[in-house]
Amino acid sequence: MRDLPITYGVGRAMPGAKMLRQVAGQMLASPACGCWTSAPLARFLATSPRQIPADANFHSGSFSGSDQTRILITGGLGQLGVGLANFLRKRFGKDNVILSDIRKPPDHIFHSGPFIYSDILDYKNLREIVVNNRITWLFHYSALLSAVGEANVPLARAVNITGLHNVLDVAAEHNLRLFVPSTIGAFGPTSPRNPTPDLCIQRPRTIYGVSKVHAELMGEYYHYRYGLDFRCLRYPGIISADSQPGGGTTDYAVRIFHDAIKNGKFECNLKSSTRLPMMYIDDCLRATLEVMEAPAESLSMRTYNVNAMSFTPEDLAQELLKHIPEFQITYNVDSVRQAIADSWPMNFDDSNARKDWGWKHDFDLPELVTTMLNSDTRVAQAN
Ligand SMILES: NC(=O)c1ccc[n+]([C@@H]2O[C@H](COP(=O)([O-])OP(=O)(O)OC[C@H]3O[C@@H](n4cnc5c(N)ncnc54)[C@H](O)[C@@H]3O)[C@@H](O)[C@H]2O)c1
Ligand SMILES: C[C@@H](O)[C@H](N)C(=O)O
Repeated sequence: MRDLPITYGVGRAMPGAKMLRQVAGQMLASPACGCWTSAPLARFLATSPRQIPADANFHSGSFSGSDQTRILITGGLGQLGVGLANFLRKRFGKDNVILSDIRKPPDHIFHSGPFIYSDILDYKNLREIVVNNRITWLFHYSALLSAVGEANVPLARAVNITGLHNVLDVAAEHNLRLFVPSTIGAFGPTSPRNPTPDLCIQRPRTIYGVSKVHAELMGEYYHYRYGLDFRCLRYPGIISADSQPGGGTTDYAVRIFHDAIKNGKFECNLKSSTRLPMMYIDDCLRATLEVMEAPAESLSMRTYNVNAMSFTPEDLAQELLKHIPEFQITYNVDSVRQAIADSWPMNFDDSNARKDWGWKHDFDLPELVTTMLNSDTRVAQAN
């Protein structure tokens, strides 16, 4: 799948030198706030396959006639999306949060609030949904995670990179506040791993990581270049009771609970000593809403590390043994996942999030294990 070339005027390719001169002119004329005006952007993108009229103001979507926050979640049927929808519906009202995916929702999700088909690779479909539903905030959760991404690189590239381009353009055109999650996987073997700060070398070696660094940079570029209200958190591995992980490297930390409750034993696909940053889903969803509601002036950056705890499979097994004395863990290492985990942060430095917008996690390892085991009905149902 390829992006169409950017064109200028009606269906006419903008010569490279002319385009560069125009962009350079806009840069020189930009205000000191570092946030460039939107009108030149309209001209620039008017030319894009997105079919924006040449004289349109890029932020024309802002006259929706209502201050009501109207939310779209893409890729909402994965591990995190349904929980996010439930969480946001408590805050903004059931009908103001639309869950979307390319998969068919189970009955209980379909009946719990608005659900719509949306393929992020279909730009016109995405735009139609945003316009018809007067969307103001977009949470972009569609992705192929680290392990499944390595198994299907062309699809991961399409969904994680081309899909992101569609989302960025629709968000910029319609003045949306846009949340895109990044990940510990956006770092690589040459990054400092213990701890990993917000700003350091990022040379990931998975298509997932590469696409997430691209998302961080493109989102920040759209923010500084076009004024897009882009907000991004780098999540650690997320642990949830009532939803299954979608094919990542940290999946073991969810599956261990399911297997411990069902069978009293677990075969782990990472080495016992593999330390990774992790977070319980309630903390993850709260961090996501908090950064979206943070006043713009409190955000010194647009992409933040967030963290809660850091543990190895052995640490987690020891904590489980306190509750299930007969629990047994064995190891059968998956070389692909192990190589990925060995290149990721062991501890995550999230001091900027804590300083700028007051991030504070609630769940450490003991609370995580107690809460997951107390949710055993939900864990069993998710099997
Ligand atoms: N779960 C974690 O531990 C974790 C950690 C860090 C970051 N994240 C990020 O959070 C987001 C959500 O993660 P998740 O665990 O729920 O992922 P997931 O893999 O469980 O779900 C992703 C969803 O995207 C959908 N999707 C795939 N192709 C699509 C397309 N063309 N159009 C629309 N939807 C499509 C899938 O159907 C799936 O439901 C992702 O961006 C992920 O990178 C997750
Ligand atoms: C860490 C995160 O991005 C995801 N759970 C993965 O392992 O791929």
